Amino acid sequence: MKNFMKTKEFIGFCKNVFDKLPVPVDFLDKEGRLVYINKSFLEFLKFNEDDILGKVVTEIEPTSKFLETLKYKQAEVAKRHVFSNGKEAIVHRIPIIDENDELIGGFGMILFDNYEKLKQVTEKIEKIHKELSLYKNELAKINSAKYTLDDIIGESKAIKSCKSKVKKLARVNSNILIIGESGVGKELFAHAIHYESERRECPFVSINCSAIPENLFEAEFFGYEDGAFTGARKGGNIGKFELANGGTIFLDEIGDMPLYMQAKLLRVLQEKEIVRVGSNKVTKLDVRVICATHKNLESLVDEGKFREDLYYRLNVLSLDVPPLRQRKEDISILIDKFTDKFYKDTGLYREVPSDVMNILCNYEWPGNVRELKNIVERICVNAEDTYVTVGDLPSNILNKSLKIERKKSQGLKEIMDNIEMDIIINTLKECNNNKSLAATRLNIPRASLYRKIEEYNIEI
Ligand SMILES: Nc1ncnc2c1ncn2[C@@H]1O[C@H](COP(=O)(O)OP(=O)(O)OP(=O)(O)O)[C@@H](O)[C@H]1O
Repeated sequence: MKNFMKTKEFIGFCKNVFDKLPVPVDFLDKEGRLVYINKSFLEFLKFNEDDILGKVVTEIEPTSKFLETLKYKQAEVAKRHVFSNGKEAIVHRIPIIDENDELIGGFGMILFDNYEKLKQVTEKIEKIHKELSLYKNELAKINSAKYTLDDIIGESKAIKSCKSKVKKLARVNSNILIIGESGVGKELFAHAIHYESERRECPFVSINCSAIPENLFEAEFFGYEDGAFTGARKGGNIGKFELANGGTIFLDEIGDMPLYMQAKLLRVLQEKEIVRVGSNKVTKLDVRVICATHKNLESLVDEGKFREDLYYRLNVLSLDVPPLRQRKEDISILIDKFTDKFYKDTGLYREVPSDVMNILCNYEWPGNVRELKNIVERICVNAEDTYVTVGDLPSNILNKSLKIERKKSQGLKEIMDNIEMDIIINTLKECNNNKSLAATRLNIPRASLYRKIEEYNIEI
């Protein structure tokens, strides 16, 4: 065994295996004498084999550290070495040791024959690494919870009870179904649950199931590999589940998910793993799922449009966000918040006086907080001055409010007056508050119109 390195069999084996290898390789005996060197190494050193075979390595390369490697029987991996021909390289120096821990020789190899090139590659990798962490940070910022419980405005019992339920829901990891009419703040609550949970530092990824074309569902949810389908982005794409890994995924409008996709989602929830389209690599998932819908999922189950098994899996915990008409006391607080926001965004200060506030508080708000937010922004823009007026309100809200008032009023005269006022307000609006034009349209003298405007206290 001791002289194995010098045997014909070993040298023959080396020639067969390493001569064709484009990587510089050599072998030394235990005294550090060169017993084999392949063509690639000779080319690198610019030596003739006959001139160096049998010589001690330091006679060939005075700066070589191989003798120390052999002496201490200690492998040196990926070390930088400057050869006597001036070339810098990254080398391995490995002592070969038998089963009795006896040194029998050494194996040398050049990993990178151009140190400068390696440096450039390393620098490039470092740069890419830095850029990658920058993008990762950006991505994390985009995919993070943007709203906390403090952003959910309202002092009503109903909203307070929802907020305290959020704290309980955040403590556990079970799936949650948030139900409530459109615009009540379901997404806001989903953000707040994530933010209250231990996952707050991890991604929060939101996806609207009603906005995805049916053929792209799988790719959006689970990602895809390069060339997975026609039109697929080069290099593939990460799916929302993978993006949310460690954090929370919010599936909005879950009632709009097609049945075939429901089956796939169910499997992911059961297996807790995904496979990208066009790949067979399995990725383990640790994602909390929060869903929301304004549809009645139980009816959809009855109609065969939503899988019952998926419904039960998603509806482990639930949160019911009440409509605005059931928490009217929140309306004025929300209006104040939205006018404040308008001021911060535009520098225009607006106040909503009590007559306008009354109309807004009595409206039914079918579009809930989203509708309220839009209307407040609209009346703030429409207002000529600090104070918003009844005339700044959209006619549908005004008409509904007048109808409610009319219902409340007692006598025929009041009813007639309300109708008259209603007609005058609408005509004035249609005529851009041009009183002469409005009087002509109503076919009454201008003076009568002025009198009625004063009588009904109509603000122009
Ligand atoms: N309690 C609240 N306080 C402050 N803003 C709110 C509140 N509730 C809702 N909003 C605002 O109303 C708008 C609609 O909210 P959100 O998108 O969360 O409703 P949603 O129930 O998810 O609606 P959809 O069913 O249409 O998806 C958003 O601009 C949100 O910021």
